[in-house]
Amino acid sequence: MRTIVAKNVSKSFGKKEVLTTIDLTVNKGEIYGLIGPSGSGKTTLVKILVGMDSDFSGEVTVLNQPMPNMSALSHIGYMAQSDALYPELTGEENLQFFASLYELKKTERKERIMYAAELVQLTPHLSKKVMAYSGGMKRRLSLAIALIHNPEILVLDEPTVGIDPELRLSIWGELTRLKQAGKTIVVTTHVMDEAEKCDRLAMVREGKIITSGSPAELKKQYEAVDLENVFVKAGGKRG
Ligand SMILES: Nc1ncnc2c1ncn2[C@@H]1O[C@H](COP(=O)(O)OP(=O)(O)OP(=O)(O)O)[C@@H](O)[C@H]1O
Repeated sequence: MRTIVAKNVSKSFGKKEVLTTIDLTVNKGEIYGLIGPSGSGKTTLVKILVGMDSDFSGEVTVLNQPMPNMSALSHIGYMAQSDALYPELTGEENLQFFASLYELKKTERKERIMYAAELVQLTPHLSKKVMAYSGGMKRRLSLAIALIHNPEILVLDEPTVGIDPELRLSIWGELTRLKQAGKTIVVTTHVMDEAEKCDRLAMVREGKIITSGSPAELKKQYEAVDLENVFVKAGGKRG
C-alpha cells in the first residue's frame, strides 16, 4: 500500500528553487531514506510531506488524502531537526503534555509514555527538567514524543544526530521492529551506514533526487562498493 506519494513537488524560497520536481512513493511497512548533504533540501521536503508547509507546487498525498490535511496529522509522528520541547518542564511532563494532545485512554497514555521513554533510554531521567538535558538527551526525548501516539507514519529528520553509537544501533533496531509491525518510516540522514539500513532510499542533491532504489539495487546499478560511491557516481559529488 502506498502511504506517502509526492508528485512533481517543487518549492522556492524567493527566487531560489530548493526542490525541483520531486517524485517519490513510500509504501506501508518500509523504511525510506532521504540521503544528501547539508542544504540539499531534505528538511524542506519532509516538512511538505508532513503538512507543515503548504507553499509548494505539485501534489502530496498521505494515506490517500491531499496534504496539508488535519485528519492525516494524527497518523503522523514527526521529529523535527530542532527540538520543540518545554525546557521548564521535566521529561515526563513533556511526554504527558504531548500525549494529552491525542485521544489516548489514561492507561494507554501511561503505557505509551513508559514505552517511549524506555526506547530512548530516558527512563532514569524523566524527573529532570529538560533544561538540564544534554543535546543528545533532547534528541532522544523528541524521538519519544514522535512515537507517543503510536502513529502509522513516522517522519524523522536526522533522528540520530548527537546520539552515541550504541543507542543509535538500538534506535535503528526499534525502527526495524516498527516497520515489521507495519509502520511507514521516512528518515533523513547524511550518514551512509544508516542509509544502508533503509529498504529504499532517494539520494538528494541541490533539491533533486539524483537516484533512488534499494541499497543493493543502487550498488549493483552503479557498480559501486558502497552507497558513498553510488552517490559520487550518480553525480552527487561530495557534500
Ligand atoms: N526559510 C527559508 N528561507 C530561505 N531559504 C531557506 C529556508 N529554509 C531553507 N532554505 C534553504 O533551502 C535549502 C535546503 O535547506 P534544507 O534545510 O531543506 O536542507 P537539508 O538537506 O535539510 O540540510 P540540513 O541537513 O543541513 O538540514 C538550503 O539552501 C537552505 O538555505
